[in-house]
Amino acid sequence: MSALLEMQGIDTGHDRLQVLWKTDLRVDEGEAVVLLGANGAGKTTLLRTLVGLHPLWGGSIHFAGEDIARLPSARRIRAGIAYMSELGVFPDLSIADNLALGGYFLSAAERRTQRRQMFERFPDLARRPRAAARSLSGGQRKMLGVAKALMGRPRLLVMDEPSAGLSPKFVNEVIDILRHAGGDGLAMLIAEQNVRFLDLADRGVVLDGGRVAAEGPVAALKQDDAVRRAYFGMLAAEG
Ligand SMILES: Nc1ncnc2c1ncn2[C@@H]1O[C@H](COP(=O)(O)OP(=O)(O)OP(=O)(O)O)[C@@H](O)[C@H]1O
Repeated sequence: MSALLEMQGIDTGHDRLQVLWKTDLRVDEGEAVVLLGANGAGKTTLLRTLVGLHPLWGGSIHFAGEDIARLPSARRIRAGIAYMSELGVFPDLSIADNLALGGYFLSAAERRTQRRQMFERFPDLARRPRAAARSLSGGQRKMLGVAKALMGRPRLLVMDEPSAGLSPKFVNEVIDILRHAGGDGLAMLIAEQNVRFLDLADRGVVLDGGRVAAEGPVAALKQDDAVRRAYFGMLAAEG
């Protein structure tokens, strides 16, 4: 398989505090990778560095063979990387306007086509397109976030903690949404603390203190003692 995204030797941090230390991350075409890590491990910093919202101190970032490390965020989005932050949507804007923002760089005709497709794919969003996003349930709001991110037909969907703020019922709903968001060769990179998201993944990467502590196919990761101690105890406790 060929690499869609290759981040190599990433160094960065906040002010003088170094957060990521020579971190490598690869996502292949159509592959779903879950980035696991405790609070403060550096997941958000890594994702924001990837999409150009955080400065890169050292290392390289290639997407679809192109060096994107110096490109502004807008160019990275156009190149095919969609980013869904923890917030995901603008709560005060309508469902339709949130979708329009996700496809702001498309022509008006393309935007209409894409919006129609999103409404077909996520019928819950089509019922009241003029309603404010805040009127949606937690799960539906994440659904809107995913639809907004998919508006621009990305090749890689990058998500920061899609489970944030959701009750377990909605977490299952979001996992279901993401399971169906794949296909058409879409690759996903999902930062999470909730190991349930590994069910979606082809591969997991564990970040600890800004360094990759373990990585591999999900089945193999589940056998890794340190990973089991750190994460799967939590799963058992959750039931
Ligand atoms: N704006 C900031 N200014 C200074 N330090 C920051 C800032 N944002 C994050 N940090 C620090 O950088 C480190 C990594 O944070 P980061 O948010 O990337 O981790 P994370 O794995 O995404 O954790 P979380 O799940 O809590 O968001 C932490 O030590 C954090 O305190």
